[in-house]
Amino acid sequence: MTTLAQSIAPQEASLGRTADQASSVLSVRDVRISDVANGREIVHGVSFELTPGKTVGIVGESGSGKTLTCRATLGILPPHFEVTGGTVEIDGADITTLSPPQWTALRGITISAVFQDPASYLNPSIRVGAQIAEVVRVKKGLKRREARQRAVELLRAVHLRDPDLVYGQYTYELSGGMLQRVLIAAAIAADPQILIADEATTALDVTVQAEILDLLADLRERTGLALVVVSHDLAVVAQLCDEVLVMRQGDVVEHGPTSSVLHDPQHEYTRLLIAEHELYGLEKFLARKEDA
Ligand SMILES: Nc1ncnc2c1ncn2[C@@H]1O[C@H](COP(=O)(O)OP(=O)(O)OP(=O)(O)O)[C@@H](O)[C@H]1O
Repeated sequence: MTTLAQSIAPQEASLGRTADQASSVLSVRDVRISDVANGREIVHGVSFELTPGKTVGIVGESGSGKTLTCRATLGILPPHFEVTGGTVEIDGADITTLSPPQWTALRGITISAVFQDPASYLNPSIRVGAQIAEVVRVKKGLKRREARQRAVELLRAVHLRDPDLVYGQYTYELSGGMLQRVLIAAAIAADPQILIADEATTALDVTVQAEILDLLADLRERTGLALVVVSHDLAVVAQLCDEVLVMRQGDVVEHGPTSSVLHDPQHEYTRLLIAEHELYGLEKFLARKEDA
């Protein structure tokens, strides 16, 4: 079976991108985000660097600014919200200098995202495969027939059984896990360098969640895809991330390699998060890491 990763690999190679290349594809430096309607700063300085094949996790309580940080890097902040400090560079370009057409060109091709609730990002009246084919057609300039073929390959690559059948189905015919795979297929359809997964597996049951996380890890390893993973679930971060930022009320209270942050948390809030997560299997993961 050809995987998406295998089918992407030659194109990656032609771009000269490899998993161990060290230059940043996403550089977030002291980013501050404010609600300009009331002048309130909500995110008080977030910094991280993302290189090909690397995964940065962002954890923290609800409302701590994780999603706003992601949306700032995608140039899709809600109305009234603005980046009021710091810089975001995508593939070397400062995003404040990008015109709307430049943003359109960048989205999907360089940076892409998957959020929770996949159904709300797919059109219920268009077959899911056709929606992916459309992304391929517009972003990669493929002809209709080639775009269809590529969409089927993508559906196969995200481990959907019988991709030809799924291609012709509508959202209501698919389960949550299948829809999330379809959305991931659409998000990676134009071979982005960066994928932001914001609570992408939160709504899924544990088994499906594990499969989706494996899929992301597989893509990363094979293609050098760089990932930002937002999750309230430390076990997800432990499984996938090289580095983790812990956010609380708009501040990054701790940032470091995942194993140090989880084994030797320096901030009281991180210790609290870990204590809460022990119930959900994090202890098992930490024990496995120590055995290795
Ligand atoms: N569209 C919006 N309109 C008004 N306020 C918003 C909007 N989006 C976010 N906020 C506010 O900004 C703050 C940070 O929100 P954000 O969504 O980034 O948090 P989060 O850490 O992702 O939380 P969650 O885990 O619940 O998604 C919150 O106080 C939230 O109320």
